[in-house]
Order: sequence, then structure tokens, then C-alpha cells
Amino acid sequence: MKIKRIQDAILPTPWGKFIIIGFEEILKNKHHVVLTYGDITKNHPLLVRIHSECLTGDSLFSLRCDCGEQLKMSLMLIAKEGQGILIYHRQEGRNIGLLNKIKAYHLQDCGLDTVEANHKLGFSADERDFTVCSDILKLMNIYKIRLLTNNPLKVKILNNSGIHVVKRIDLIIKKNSENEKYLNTKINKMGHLIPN
Ligand SMILES: Nc1nc2c(ncn2[C@@H]2O[C@H](COP(=O)(O)OP(=O)(O)OP(=O)(O)O)[C@@H](O)[C@H]2O)c(=O)[nH]1
Ligand SMILES: [Zn+2]
Repeated sequence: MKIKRIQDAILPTPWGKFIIIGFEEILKNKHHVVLTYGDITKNHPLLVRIHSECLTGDSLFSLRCDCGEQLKMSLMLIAKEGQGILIYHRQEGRNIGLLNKIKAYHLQDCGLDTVEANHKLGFSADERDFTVCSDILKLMNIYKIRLLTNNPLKVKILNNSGIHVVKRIDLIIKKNSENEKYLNTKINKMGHLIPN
């Protein structure tokens, strides 16, 4: 396994006290973060969110996407349940990186959708690799999960990697005029299960 658990610490949030755990992806010198809540040895299949890094949505209040609201809702649902984990998967912009994502946003300002913009920049629609997520789950002895996501592809990828996703749980955020086109593209071109 190419990951190493580096350090645990307490992370108080508006929804309660989580434990933050820093992981290092050794060969890539890349850092990931896991938040756990409660006794995660209990109540398996465990409630899990794999949240892909979105600096603009998670930290800068962007309304272009649903990430910030999904992040908050995930932490709230995990705390409400009493135990669970969130993997903060540091593959910004579906793994094209922050600067390319800003280029993709500019192309979207010019009329392209999120998939067309990625293609124009020479990337596939989704460049993410979820191996590190299943490696982290296995390292933490978590093999059966209920996954918070609207993306059935994530479920398929995890199932194929030896993590049994017993249930997919919707994480629907209300559409607004700023994120409507983005969400509709995810529904129409990327197979996300979000009500129209
Ligand atoms: N390339 C690119 N990435 C984007 C764009 N908008 C958001 N992202 C990134 O998309 C990732 C989140 O992926 P989404 O497609 O929104 O959702 P998902 O993770 O597949 O599915 P959920 O589990 O339902 O959230 C984050 O890494 C964001 O930074 C965009 O316009 N272009
Ligand atoms: Zn986002």
C-alpha cells in the first residue's frame, strides 16, 4: 500500500468534534485528509463521504457548483448518525488541478459546459483516480460502506476495488441560477442521479 497514516488530532466543527487524520500518498508526495466521527468500528456498513477537493466551492463560497453545500451536509449527516468518515480527496478539479479548473471556468464563461471545457483543455471529463480512497478505507479496516453521493460511477469504482458499497445515499443540493447549468450537465452527460 502506498499510503501512510501520519497524525491524528481533534477537529471541532459546528456539527461536533471530529478527528482529523493526515495521510501521505508516499510516491506522489500528496497529502489527503480524513475526518472521522464517533466510534467507526461500530455500525458497519459505515456512513462514508468521499469528497473531491474544490477550493472554490469548499472554501471560497462559490455558487458555481454544489461542493461546499455537499461538504457541510455530509459532516452534518455523519455527526447526526453518531459515526462515519469523510475522506477529503485532494484531486482538485476532478484531478486537472486548480489552474486548469480556472481555465475550464473561463471556457464555461464563454459558453462551453464543464465536460466540453475539460475536453478543450485536453483532459477527459473526469480524471480522478479513487485508488487512494479505497486504500485509506482498507487501512482503517472499513470494507462495507453506505456512500453519500449522487454519482453511480463512484459506487462502481469502489465496488471494483474491494470496498462493498451496500447503499448509495443521495446528497442533493437545491439548484440555483448559478449552478443550474453545471448540475444539468452532470445529470445529462455524467450520469449523476439528481432530480431535474
Ligand atoms: N474540471 C472541472 N472540475 C470541476 C468543475 N466544477 C467542479 N469541479 C470539481 O469536481 C469535483 C467534484 O465532482 P462532481 O462532479 O461535482 O461530483 P462527484 O464527486 O462526482 O459526485 P458527488 O459524490 O455526488 O459529489 C471537485 O474536485 C471539483 O473541484 C469544473 O467545471 N471543471
Ligand atoms: Zn465544486
